[in-house]
Amino acid sequence: MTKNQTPKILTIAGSDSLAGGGLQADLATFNEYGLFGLTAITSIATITTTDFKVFPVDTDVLATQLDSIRLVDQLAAVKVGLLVNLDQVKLVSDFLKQLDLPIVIDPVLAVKEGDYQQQEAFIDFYRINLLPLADIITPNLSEAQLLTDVKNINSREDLIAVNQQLQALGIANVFTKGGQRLAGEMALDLWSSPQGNHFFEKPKLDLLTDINGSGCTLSAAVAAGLAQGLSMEEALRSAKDFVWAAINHSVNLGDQLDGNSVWPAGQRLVNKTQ
Ligand SMILES: Nc1ncnc2c1ncn2[C@@H]1O[C@H](COP(=O)(O)OP(=O)(O)O)[C@@H](O)[C@H]1O
Ligand SMILES: Cc1ncc(COP(=O)(O)O)c(C=O)c1O
Repeated sequence: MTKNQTPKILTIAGSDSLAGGGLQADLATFNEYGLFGLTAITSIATITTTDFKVFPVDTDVLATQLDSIRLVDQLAAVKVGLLVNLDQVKLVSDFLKQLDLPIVIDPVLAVKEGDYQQQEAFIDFYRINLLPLADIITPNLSEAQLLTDVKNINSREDLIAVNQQLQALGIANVFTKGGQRLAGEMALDLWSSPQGNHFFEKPKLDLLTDINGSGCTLSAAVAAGLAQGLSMEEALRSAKDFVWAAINHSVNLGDQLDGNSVWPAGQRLVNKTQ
């Protein structure tokens, strides 16, 4: 039997039982990119109409998962999603420092699925110690506000100010997502690299409901593109198109739950399900 050379990619993330975001979105995205996805689970998030709860995995359980992943040959990229306490941030920082491959960090510090928001002491440590280990970070508007002094983000100039502050921490690439939250007809995001600023825009899909998992899917797609050897610009372009299609084919889980869950496989499979 010939050796299967499918590239391997890791997500360090939480589980979302409703499978809009979290490692479920990451694995679905990795599959669509033709990659073999591995997971190190940090937590289990449960979402109901009234509640967003996060149950952390014990630090030693996360550490053992990372130990087993250290045994894997030729990992092609890593994506980091939800980390829930300082011990996890320290552990993951030590793990990332030993790697020489593309690292994408989605700073999940606040979620639209509930009133979950990290404390200031956590955010300070996370900003200084973890984020500079990334090749690119992908905050949404709420996270950009938590990570910088820019407290009102309403314009292209505000996005530029946010990205400048984050780059000053030693993060080469920052991709801040205006997304649904930023007013206007377009879903507008800003990529800032050492070469300058570049806006990405696509028509805003007219959603009658919230959309769950768009940020996880975008960052997983960026990591997948980098794992395949795309340049940062190519990976971002591909990811922006990919998440747009995943939102366009999002799934409604029922009247008792708010929001649609993105479906990374939707574009490929939709004709088969109709
Ligand atoms: N209604 C929408 N139509 C099209 N693209 C969207 C829409 N909402 C968000 N996006 C895009 O989805 C990606 C994820 O952004 P966002 O939803 O803001 O992330 P998060 O889930 O972290 O809050 C970004 O590229 C954003 O522009
Ligand atoms: C485990 C986990 N990570 C991350 C997120 C953030 O998801 P989104 O892509 O909607 O920002 C969620 C949201 O439900 C989650 O449950």
